[in-house]
This record gives sequence, structure tokens and C-alpha cells, in this order.
Amino acid sequence: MTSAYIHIPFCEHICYYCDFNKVMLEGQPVDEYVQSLLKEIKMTLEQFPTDNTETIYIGGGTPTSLTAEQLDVLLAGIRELMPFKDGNEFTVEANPGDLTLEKLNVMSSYGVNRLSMGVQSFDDKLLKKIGRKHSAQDVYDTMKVIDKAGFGNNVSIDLIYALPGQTMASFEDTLKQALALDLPHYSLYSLILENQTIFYNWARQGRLDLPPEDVEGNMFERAAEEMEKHGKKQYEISNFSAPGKQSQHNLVYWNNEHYYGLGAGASGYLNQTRYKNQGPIQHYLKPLREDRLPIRETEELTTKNVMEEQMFLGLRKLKGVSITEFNRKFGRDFYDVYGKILPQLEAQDLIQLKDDHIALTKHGLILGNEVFEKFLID
Ligand SMILES: C[S@@+](CC[C@H](N)C(=O)[O-])C[C@H]1O[C@@H](n2cnc3c(N)ncnc32)[C@H](O)[C@@H]1O
Ligand SMILES: C[S@@+](CC[C@H](N)C(=O)[O-])C[C@H]1O[C@@H](n2cnc3c(N)ncnc32)[C@H](O)[C@@H]1O
Ligand code: SF4
Repeated sequence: MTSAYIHIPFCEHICYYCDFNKVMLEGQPVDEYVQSLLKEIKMTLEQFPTDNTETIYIGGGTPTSLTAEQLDVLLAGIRELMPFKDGNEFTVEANPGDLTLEKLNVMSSYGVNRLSMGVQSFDDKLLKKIGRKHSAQDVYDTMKVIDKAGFGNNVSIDLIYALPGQTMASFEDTLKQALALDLPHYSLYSLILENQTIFYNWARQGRLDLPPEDVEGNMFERAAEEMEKHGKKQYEISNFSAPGKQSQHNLVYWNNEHYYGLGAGASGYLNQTRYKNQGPIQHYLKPLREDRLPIRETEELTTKNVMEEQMFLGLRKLKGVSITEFNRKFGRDFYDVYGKILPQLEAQDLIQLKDDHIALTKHGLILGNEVFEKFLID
């Protein structure tokens, strides 16, 4: 099973908190980028063929900053080069305000069936403060166009909490508006202050008024309660969904399965090897002009590494790690590898055993990384 992540590194503006691989769209060689991406896909699939691409996820940057024509070229190429069954999950990330009926029609004609929209907040003042260009009204207008294009409501929205100046009341209102849309999937991220972002600089200068840690914790708890009340079950640390609507693509990551990483700065995992592409656009384009793959670094994993990752990634899911799957994948008994540390973690109420799965407890979920570390094998 192999999935595909495809990166579009262009944005029409740069948000103050974001350190993902992206550049301002204006003046960029977007048409050449699309052609190079298709060349990379062709070369990658020749080297690592697959019968079927399980899921496709086009992320960014802002994929919807491409014109309808550019999206058409990209998606037509993807469908020609990648074996993919219609109906499998095919997601495109979108910024509210960028989606026109024309772009949506192009997307649906090539089998795109899920949209992931970066809403972040419904508080217009806050949106402005974090460098977004859309308003809450844009989200509602976009939802109408999505409806018109016949996408159903297979839309996920991203929200960020613990934003500078965000009050509990503002966040509660965001939750209310988000849940009133009754979407099948919600992602909820706490703001991370990333190096080399505008927010990071402001924080260093003491100009960022972040909510205290206890408020951040309360915001998450409040959100989790509301999500559950509305039938959106937490299935991963930051993700909630209606029954059967978990993101299949993200589950590929958390189940530690293989995926192609395509486009500038994309990460991939093939043949037990993790790799990362060149990030800057010109560094990405140059090798492809010379018929070489734009890979910047590779790391071949030992079986020990893969076991550790199986645990770190799998424990992010509330369901946890399947012991049967672990035994099948590694041809080893889970208890031979991890039997010794389990009683202690269980006694500390950090993990629990639930029908063939090892999962974090509520307490373990809060500590996250501290628990993951215990699964390092000496
Ligand atoms: C990289 S963006 C790409 C999607 C699209 N360009 C957008 O902004 O809506 C994907 C998601 O990452 C999340 N994100 C980005 N930077 C973050 C940060 N510093 N802290 C928390 N979440 C962040 C946001 O929720 C965003 O929607
Ligand atoms: C923060 S997540 C948001 C996912 C969304 N909430 C959902 O459920 O569909 C998506 C972002 O992670 C990054 N990303 C995901 N997979 C990646 C990969 N294989 N390589 C590089 N970046 C990746 C991209 O920047 C993308 O915009
Ligand atoms: S959050 Fe999205 S739109 Fe904003 S800079 Fe990052 S990738 Fe671009």
C-alpha cells in the first residue's frame, strides 16, 4: 500500500505563524513547477511502481492558489501517471476565499472528493492579527460554492487555538460556528511558535500576548467536549471525525505505512527509507531539468527504528497500536520487544491495553512525547 503527498509551495500571502515550505506566488515559475512535478511523479513511479495509490493528498502552501487551468494540467497529469481508484480519498487543501466554482469543477472531474480548509478561527479580528486574508464570511461563501459544485459536505476544517489575544469566549464562538457547519472532520492545532516566523520574532521582542498554559489546556478540553457532544469523535491527538470519516491519508502516516513525497520540501517514505525533497523552488527545479530526482536527504531505517516509529506514530491514534499488526509486520512478538516496559506504564496510568491495541490513557495523551520516549529500544 502506498499513498501520495503532493506539495504546492505557493501562497498569496504569508501568515505570521507558518513555517511550512512556501513562497509568495507572485513572480514564481508556477507553470514550470507543475511540469516538473509531473516529471518527478513519472520518474518516481518508474523507480517505485505501485498497482494502486491508496490516497492522494495535495497540500501546501496553497494548492488553490493555482489557476483553474494550472489545476487542470496538474490533476490530469496525476491521474494519467498514478494508478488510482475513483472513490479512494483524494484531498486538496484550500484557503477560504480561493475556491471558485470553476476550480471545484476541475477538481471533482479528476476525482478529488475531499477538501481540507484552513479556517483557523471565525473571529475576524483575530484572523487579521495572525496574518490571514480571509474573513468568517468567506468561509460561509466558500461552503456555498462547495455545495453547488456537488462536493457533498466532505470538507475538513483546521482550527488553531491558543492564538495571541484569543480569549476563551472567542474560541468558544469559533467552536460553535465550526460545529454548526456539521462537517465530517475537524483538525484542532494549538499554536506552535516556529522558528523564523513573524510570530517568533514578535515573541522574542515581548510583543506577543499568548494565552497562559492553563487557558490553552482549558481550550482543548472545551473543544473536545463540544466535538464529542456533536458526534465528532477524537481519533488522534489533534483530529476529530464523524463515524467512518477519519482522514485515510493521515491514518497512512500514523499507521507507519509508505507514501510518495512529491514536490518541493515534501517528505516521503518508501522501502523502509524516509526522504525529503529540496525545499527552495530553484533547488527543486534544477535537478529535474537534468532528469534527476530532487531528493535532498534520505535515511534508511533499521527494523529497530521502524518498530519505534510504529509506536510513536501509532500511539497518536486514540485506538492505539494493533498488537496483531505489529507481530505480522515485524515477525516478532510485541511482548518480546516491549513486554518489560508495559507494566510500569500501565501502573502510571499512561497506557492501557484495549482489545488487541496498546493505547494512551487520557493522562498519557496529555503527556504525549514523554510516553513515546519510553518506546525507544536501547
Ligand atoms: C500548512 S497549512 C496549509 C493549508 C492552507 N495554506 C491554509 O493555510 O489554510 C496547513 C495547516 O497547518 C496549520 N498550521 C500551520 N502553522 C501552524 C502553527 N504554527 N501552529 C499550529 N498550526 C499550524 C494550520 O491549521 C493550517 O491550516
Ligand atoms: C497540518 S496538516 C493538515 C491536515 C488536515 N487537517 C487534514 O485532516 O486533512 C497538512 C500540512 O502538513 C504538511 N504535510 C503533510 N504531509 C506532508 C508530507 N508528506 N511532506 C511534507 N509536508 C507534509 C503540508 O504542509 C500540509 O499543508
Ligand atoms: S498557513 Fe497556509 S496560507 Fe498561510 S502561509 Fe502557511 S501555507 Fe500559506
